[in-house]
Amino acid sequence: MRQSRFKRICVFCGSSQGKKRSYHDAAIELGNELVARGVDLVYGGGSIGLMGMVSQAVHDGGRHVIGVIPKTLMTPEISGETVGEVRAVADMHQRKAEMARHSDAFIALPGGYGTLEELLEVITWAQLGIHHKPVGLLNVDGYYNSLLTFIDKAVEEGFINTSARRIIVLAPTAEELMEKLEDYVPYHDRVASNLNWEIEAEIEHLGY
Ligand SMILES: CC(C)=CCNc1ncnc2c1ncn2[C@@H]1O[C@H](COP(=O)(O)O)[C@@H](O)[C@H]1O
Repeated sequence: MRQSRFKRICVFCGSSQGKKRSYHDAAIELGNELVARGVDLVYGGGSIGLMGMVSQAVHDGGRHVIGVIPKTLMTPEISGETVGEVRAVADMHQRKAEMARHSDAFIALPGGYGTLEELLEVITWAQLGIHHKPVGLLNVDGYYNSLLTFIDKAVEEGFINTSARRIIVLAPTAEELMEKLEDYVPYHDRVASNLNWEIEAEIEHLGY
């Protein structure tokens, strides 16, 4: 196993565990893969759902965990106990900016609206050239197949360009995904590469 080029990876995943054991197992496998490669974790905090699984696995493996959590969700009844370092933020926007600021790459496990929203934001910002960090999709048991079908339709219908489709790094297992992320080179056409002053302002505002 080679040492990763990434120091910290941000994981978006469900605040629920989902119904299949394979989702639970994938979260733990991803945590163990990060540990094996010497990578620390950034996530949304708390101990609920797959978020708790991946953070516990990384923490148990002796790597550093940063949980970024909005003050409103900080009560244990809502999010449980966060392992590792807790960074309290004002709101969900600041949470995403803080998670992105501390990460060298992003991985989405199965999840719901929150995971989808976070995943699509980092894809959109990569498309705009605001960051050049790899975005990985851990497609456990084909969980994201219908989303990928929709995205391919958007490409066919002319709403996503083929170059931007390549932003998503896809694999069915944590090991394969990490291998692909290590080799990823951002080569999509950046829509806004010539609008630096606007992008700089966005980067400043969102802290990417
Ligand atoms: C009041 C209540 C039950 C709040 C639970 N809601 C949440 N708890 C923890 N993380 C969340 C929540 N909503 C959005 N997130 C963010 O979105 C993902 C989880 O949302 P979801 O379960 O996929 O949609 C995580 O990556 C986390 O950063």
